[in-house]
Amino acid sequence: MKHPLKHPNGNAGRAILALADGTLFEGVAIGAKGATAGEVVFNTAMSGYQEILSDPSYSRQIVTLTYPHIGNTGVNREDVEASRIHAAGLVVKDVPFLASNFRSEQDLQSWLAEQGVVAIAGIDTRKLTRILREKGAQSGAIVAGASAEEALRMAREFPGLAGMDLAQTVSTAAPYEWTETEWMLGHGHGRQLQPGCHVVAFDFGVKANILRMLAQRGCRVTVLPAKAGAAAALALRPDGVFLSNGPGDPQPCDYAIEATRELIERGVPTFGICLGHQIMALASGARTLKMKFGHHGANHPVQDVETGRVMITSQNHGFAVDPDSLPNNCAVTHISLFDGSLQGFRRTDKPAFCFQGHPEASPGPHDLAPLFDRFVGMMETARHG
Ligand SMILES: NC(=O)CC[C@H](N)C(=O)O
Repeated sequence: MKHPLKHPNGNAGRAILALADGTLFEGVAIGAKGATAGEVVFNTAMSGYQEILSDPSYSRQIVTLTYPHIGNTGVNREDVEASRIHAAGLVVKDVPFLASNFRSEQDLQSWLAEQGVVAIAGIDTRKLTRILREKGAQSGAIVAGASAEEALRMAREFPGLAGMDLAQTVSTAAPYEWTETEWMLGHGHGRQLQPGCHVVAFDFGVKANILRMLAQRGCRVTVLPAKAGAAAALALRPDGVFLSNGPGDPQPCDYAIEATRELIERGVPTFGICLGHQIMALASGARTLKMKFGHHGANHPVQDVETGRVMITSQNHGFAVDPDSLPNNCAVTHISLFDGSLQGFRRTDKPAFCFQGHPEASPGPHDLAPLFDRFVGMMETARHG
């Protein structure tokens, strides 16, 4: 197999991607030397590679980007969802010889190498994606500088994400206040924000843009560790509680399910996104299941079943809530128009609702951003009666 791709930083070498089913791909290393294993998934977004790689929800997942040219606009300090790369590895067709953008501070390859992330380029990502679509997301490994046998062994040893509680592994160690509000006051919407609601956000692997969008709506946001519990949240006298996105299987996160159940029962306005949506479902008595290859992209149509409106959304999940398991006090609000899977529900007996996709999506689409306004409205109603 020939690889015309030459890495501009000169650390290119042979790399192998192995899938647990025995499929091997040979390409070139574009990140760190070494080896990595995880669940191999594909994301169809055409932009946002920095946001995807740094999204904590991708912990223990090797991400294949189906858009063929990745890295064109380089990397900057602002477009990240967390302070480091969380994806376990990256698979792309092609990286450019030159990253070019006025905001670019370094190229993708050196960022990957600096963060110790193993990545491979120069493989047929269309073929790989077809395998993942047909057989489902599966365990895999990338090795840079080792043998195919080693890659295959690692791929087969990775146990898969079912049953894995990863939220607590990526959560903040200590509570903190989100402080971009001031930045927003100076440079954001150009309007003075009223002193807003106090949101306590459980960090199961939270993306920066979620906290930013709450702050943009005037909220003061206190972020709590995943295992902080309901009492710690209540002690902060929140106007509302936010349940974040995050990696892994929601089912083993009993600490989060327990806290959510108590907060919702007490009538605290609650909003969940992605893993937070799944946790709200489990706390309400529903079930979650593992999807075949999940939803990972930025153009997924979702219907608001209450208004009939169709919206384009960003998605990143491999588990889903079983709609048949929703109890009577949960009303379906959104469904996926790709496969009819559940995308959102609200509690009919409490001020609580959640969404499976990503209303905070950065770089977009932004069709679902009004869900944040709904949350703020819910908190204001609870405050003023
Ligand atoms: N983005 C997320 O929060 C993902 C939720 C969960 N880890 C899933 O894969 O379904």
